[in-house]
Amino acid sequence: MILHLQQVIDSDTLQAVRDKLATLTFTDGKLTAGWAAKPLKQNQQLGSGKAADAVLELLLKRFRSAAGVEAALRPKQFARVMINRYQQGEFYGMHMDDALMAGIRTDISFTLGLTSLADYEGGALTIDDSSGQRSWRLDAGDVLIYPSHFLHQVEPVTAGERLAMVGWVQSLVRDPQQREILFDLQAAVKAEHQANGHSEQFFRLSKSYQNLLRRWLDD
Ligand SMILES: O=C(O)CCC(=O)C(=O)O
Ligand SMILES: [Fe+2]
Repeated sequence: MILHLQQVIDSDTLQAVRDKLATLTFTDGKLTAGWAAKPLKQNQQLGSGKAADAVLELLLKRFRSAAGVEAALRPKQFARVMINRYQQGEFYGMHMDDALMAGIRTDISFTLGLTSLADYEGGALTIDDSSGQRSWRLDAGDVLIYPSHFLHQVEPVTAGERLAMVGWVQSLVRDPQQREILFDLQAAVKAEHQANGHSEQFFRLSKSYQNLLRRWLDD
């Protein structure tokens, strides 16, 4: 399941984050690339420090409280979260994300766009799912959540700059198909309850959802 959620962060928060980021130092993106991805990675990442941590903490909090996000991720731990920037001509060629980051398995990758579509050109995130490629240009506040097992790239930014928060999650439900079934089933439980309250179908769905979740949760 590749999930494109729109407007998960409000515009005031986005503006405050962009204003803050304009005052902070970015470093070479190659610092966090594995050996194979290093030559393909031409972008920048937010340096470390208190102010940078505060921005990440705020964004992560807002992101995690948005509808659908916890259900899509079922996070056990966040392996890494960072802010990247692509200025004109910068890109990140086709690569695999590391399976292990800081000793944590990466099951899910996400990109949360921080720049309005009107303020950059190019910069599409393209995923190769072996049946072909699909691209997303993210608007400010949009997030793309995808399994970490896909090859993917960020196409060159041809005008303006593209800011994003990117992150990797170890999920409590390791298998992407199982995560998708649980995501759909949970939505069906909620919809049935909204439509018909504690109906017979609600209890059936709810029982299946909870029991599958119990069966599939990591130890
Ligand atoms: O900027 C993005 O959308 C994704 C970047 C990426 O693929 C990575 O940092 O591994
Ligand atoms: Fe990546």
